[in-house]
Amino acid sequence: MDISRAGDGGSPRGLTVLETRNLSRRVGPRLLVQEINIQVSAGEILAVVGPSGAGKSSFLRLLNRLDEPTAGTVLLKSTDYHSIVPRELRRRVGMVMQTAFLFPGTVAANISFGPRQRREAMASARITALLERVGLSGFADRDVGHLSGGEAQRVAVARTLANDPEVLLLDEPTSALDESSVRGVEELVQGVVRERRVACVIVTHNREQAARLADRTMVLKAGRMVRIGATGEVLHDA
Ligand SMILES: Nc1ncnc2c1ncn2[C@@H]1O[C@H](COP(=O)(O)OP(=O)(O)OP(=O)(O)O)[C@@H](O)[C@H]1O
Repeated sequence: MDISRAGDGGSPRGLTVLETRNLSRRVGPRLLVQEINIQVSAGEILAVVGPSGAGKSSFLRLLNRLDEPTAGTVLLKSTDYHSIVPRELRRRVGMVMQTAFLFPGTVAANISFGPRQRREAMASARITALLERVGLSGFADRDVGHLSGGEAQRVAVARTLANDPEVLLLDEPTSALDESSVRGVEELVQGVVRERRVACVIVTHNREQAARLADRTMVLKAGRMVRIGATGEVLHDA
């Protein structure tokens, strides 16, 4: 890695929420993710870009232990995530995938899924407020089977927010949406990251999306970080 161009893996905006230390994953002889060191701070959006097969999704899946690192680790507010029980880790590190993975049933049942699993009641006023925040007022009793792709992604975001996460991971969250829904979901993501001061990491193959959303951008190639810095500079030079 060219250190001068790889630039500042640290976060310029204050409180570090998420930090990776030599984060790596090997599967057999293949190094999918190699010694990644980054920090993401509260209220910051970091985009992860790079060619197909570069390891972007593999990297993201390490951040909430959907996959296990084979070397290195992740710190969540300075605590090694291996010492946090997985259910608590998944509550604190929320993830939204390319297509919303919703359970059959109502929108409200999906949104209250996390709290229910922890045997916490979720007041209907809170569900109403979350739905309002994601632009789905009045959707509580709708069957998720009848939602559009954009509406389903909004429910997925609301379900994650119901857990009060400190980190939001997004894996190509708009790539399955039609053009008319993309901007709305982007604005929603940007709004909640700023309001709630969560640290956000978004994998995207779309440079324009990185430019619209991300404070900093990291470029991955063959599992390695080859560049990180302010989005404008990184995309300009790439
Ligand atoms: N469990 C696995 N075992 C072996 N190889 C894997 C595994 N998961 C992913 N890979 C390989 O690792 C590489 C990185 O995959 P990954 O999906 O992380 O890339 P990506 O940058 O997200 O790609 P894309 O933009 O196409 O989604 C690919 O070559 C993929 O085939």
